[in-house]
Amino acid sequence: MKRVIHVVGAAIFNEQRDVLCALRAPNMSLPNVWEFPGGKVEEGERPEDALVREIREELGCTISVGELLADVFHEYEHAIVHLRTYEARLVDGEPRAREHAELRWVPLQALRSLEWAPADIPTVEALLVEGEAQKGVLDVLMRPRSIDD
Ligand SMILES: Nc1nc2c([nH]c(=O)n2[C@H]2C[C@H](O)[C@@H](COP(=O)(O)OP(=O)(O)OP(=O)(O)O)O2)c(=O)[nH]1
Repeated sequence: MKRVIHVVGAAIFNEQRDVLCALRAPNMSLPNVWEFPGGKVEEGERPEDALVREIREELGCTISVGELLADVFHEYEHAIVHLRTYEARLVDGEPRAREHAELRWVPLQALRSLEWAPADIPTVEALLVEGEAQKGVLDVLMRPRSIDD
């Protein structure tokens, strides 16, 4: 049986609803693919606390962790990754790539154009579905109203 690695990722949104995407460096495992920044959950650690810790270590900033967006098990060659991705916001500092090759704010509609770590694909799809739902709500709110609406 392959071992299961518990990993948390953060979909950090800015005011324009762009998402912060991180490119894994050539020297990392799973090199040169995009991911949501985060990392492994330690024994006995709450996933939300692990995420705040990992983002401080990797990006040098502080986030607040919101709702769980996706909960995915993906079987890689080396292990099974249990990846939980949470919505998050910056509360202090600016993200800097301390370990990644690049950080990029990406509009939701452009997410599919990046080459993602395989475990992240269902998460990207979940984000797009949520983005569409929010757009639907906005369309209704912004629709011009007639007097008898
Ligand atoms: N942080 C993060 N990891 C992901 C994502 N998708 C995905 O498959 N992974 C994988 C890559 C790694 O195998 C594992 C996370 O471990 P990690 O971020 O601590 O990175 P690492 O493998 O470089 O760490 P290490 O083995 O050198 O200790 O989960 C994702 O969106 N975010």
